[in-house]
Amino acid sequence: MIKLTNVSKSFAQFQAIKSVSLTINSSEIYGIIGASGAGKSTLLRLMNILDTPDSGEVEVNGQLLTSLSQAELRQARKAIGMIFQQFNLLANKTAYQNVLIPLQLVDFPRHERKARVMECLDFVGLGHAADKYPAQLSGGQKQRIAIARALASSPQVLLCDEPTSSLDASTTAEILSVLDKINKELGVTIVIVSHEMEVIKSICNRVSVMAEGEIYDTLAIEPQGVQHLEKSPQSFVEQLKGEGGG
Ligand SMILES: Nc1ncnc2c1ncn2[C@@H]1O[C@H](COP(=O)(O)OP(=O)(O)OP(=O)(O)O)[C@@H](O)[C@H]1O
Repeated sequence: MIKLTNVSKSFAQFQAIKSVSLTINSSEIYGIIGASGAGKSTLLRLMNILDTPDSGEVEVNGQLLTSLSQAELRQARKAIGMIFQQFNLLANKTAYQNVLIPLQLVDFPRHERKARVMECLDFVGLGHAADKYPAQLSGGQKQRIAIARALASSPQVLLCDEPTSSLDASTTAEILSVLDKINKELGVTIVIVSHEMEVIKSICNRVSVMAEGEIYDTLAIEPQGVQHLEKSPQSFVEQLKGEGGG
């Protein structure tokens, strides 16, 4: 589904990615973990050519992205959704309008747009928030809107760059559940970059560990499942008492 062959990327004199090769299979949830600066985000951005590799090949869904013209690349990117740590929603657009944008860009049939937007918002459990602006939503809700937007054009791959790193533990669990559902129910291949071990262990079935621009190791793991945390005030009090040894 995603195949990188000897891909390298430098920023000025600094080689951020050093001849990396990897294959991600269809319908996997694939994790990329490593210390800050290891090159995780850069590697992810090479998968949809948001960063252009200096050398090597990037193939997604049978298409060699590194050999496409700009117009062909725009077309190929319809099959690749992406979400970010900071959500990247347009602040002056409602949730509905944010999800509508990719449908306008891909010339989705006009009379089907409304139903598609609502289908995506309902899928992430936020149909009722269609008219809200990002500033009126919590971090977890903003990320779910961003996921709905990424899903709108029915991608085959969803690239997730630190999708839960701005969120608390309980909201992280909600987002991981949504990502797992996208994989299981829609068959979307998911790649998650994270520095959080718990995130990677919960839903990924294969993981690459990165260090200094290279893949240090790749392991198959059994996903442990999403740990849903209590977020009632009483549970916070109890955890504080427990951890205080009282
Ligand atoms: N656009 C850029 N210009 C210059 N240097 C960059 C750029 N993007 C990344 N880098 C450098 O490349 C290296 C890898 O960055 P990258 O963001 O991929 O690491 P990371 O593993 O995702 O780390 P973090 O978790 O801190 O984001 C870093 O040293 C970073 O400073």
